[in-house]
Amino acid sequence: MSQTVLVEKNERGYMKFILHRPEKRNAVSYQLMEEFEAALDQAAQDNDVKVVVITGYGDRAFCSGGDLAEFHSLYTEEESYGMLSKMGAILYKLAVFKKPTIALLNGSAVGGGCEIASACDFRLAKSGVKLGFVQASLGITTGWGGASILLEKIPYQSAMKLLLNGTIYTAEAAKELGFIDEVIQGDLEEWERFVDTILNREVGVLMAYKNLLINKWEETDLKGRMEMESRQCAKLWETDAHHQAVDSFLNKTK
Ligand SMILES: CCC(=O)SCCNC(=O)CCNC(=O)[C@H](O)C(C)(C)COP(=O)(O)OP(=O)(O)OC[C@H]1O[C@@H](n2cnc3c(N)ncnc32)[C@H](O)[C@@H]1OP(=O)(O)O
Repeated sequence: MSQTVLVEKNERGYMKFILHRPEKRNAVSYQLMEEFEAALDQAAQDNDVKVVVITGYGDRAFCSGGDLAEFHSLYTEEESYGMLSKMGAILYKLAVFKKPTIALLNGSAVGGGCEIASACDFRLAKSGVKLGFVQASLGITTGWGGASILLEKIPYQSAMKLLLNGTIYTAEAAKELGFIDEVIQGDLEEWERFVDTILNREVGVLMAYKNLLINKWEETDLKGRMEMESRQCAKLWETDAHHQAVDSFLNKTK
């Protein structure tokens, strides 16, 4: 079985996780969850790593969310809650990761792909990339805690617009809403400029600032709110509206 998360360590002081399921537009499977969590643990333990960067393999997708085919067999609230809370716990771990994190949107970021991006401290996107919290159009909500995290990061009206509409935005439009921090024109490798100064700082300084956020989120029980979000999503997961929406994606004719 091929690796679904490639890990690359850069001598400048960052570690890149590359979501690697191009034939599924880098959708999140159970295997990817396991490898993603292991990569986070590896980065946490490596004292040379100052920043973690998450991106997708290829130029089509950052991440297309949960693997709709693999998770389609989850039918009831309890079955889906197991999967949702598992990835939710990993996204909490990412949100409270002790060093700065960056989502580098090389291609489409849809559904859970936007939840992963939300859990990072910064979101950079290649010009023209399409992204959206499409869960509402599938009869569910974000289920990995992404809305609770998003509400911590961008203005309430922008977050509600992205979540309630459930539609696709360009990177440029998402920047207007505050979801994207920087749109990269031309070569995607230009993203490195964004972290040039941060990489020159002492890791202790980076971790101290991150700790301020983590303390706040612990005090305001972000973890509990994310678990509640998974529970709410699981209730909607078992509705006909959701199963029909997934059926029509999986059976769409090309
Ligand atoms: C856990 C809750 C959630 O995450 S809910 C949100 C789930 N995700 C989605 O609804 C997104 C579904 N995917 C898409 O909208 C498109 O594939 C996007 C990402 C925009 C990419 O479009 P495009 O580059 O044209 O590729 P495509 O649609 O032809 O797909 C190529 C092959 O990949 C597959 N794929 C794509 N996304 C998923 C997914 N999330 N789960 C499982 N499979 C996925 C497609 O079915 C397609 O497969 P095939 O080549 O037809 O066999």
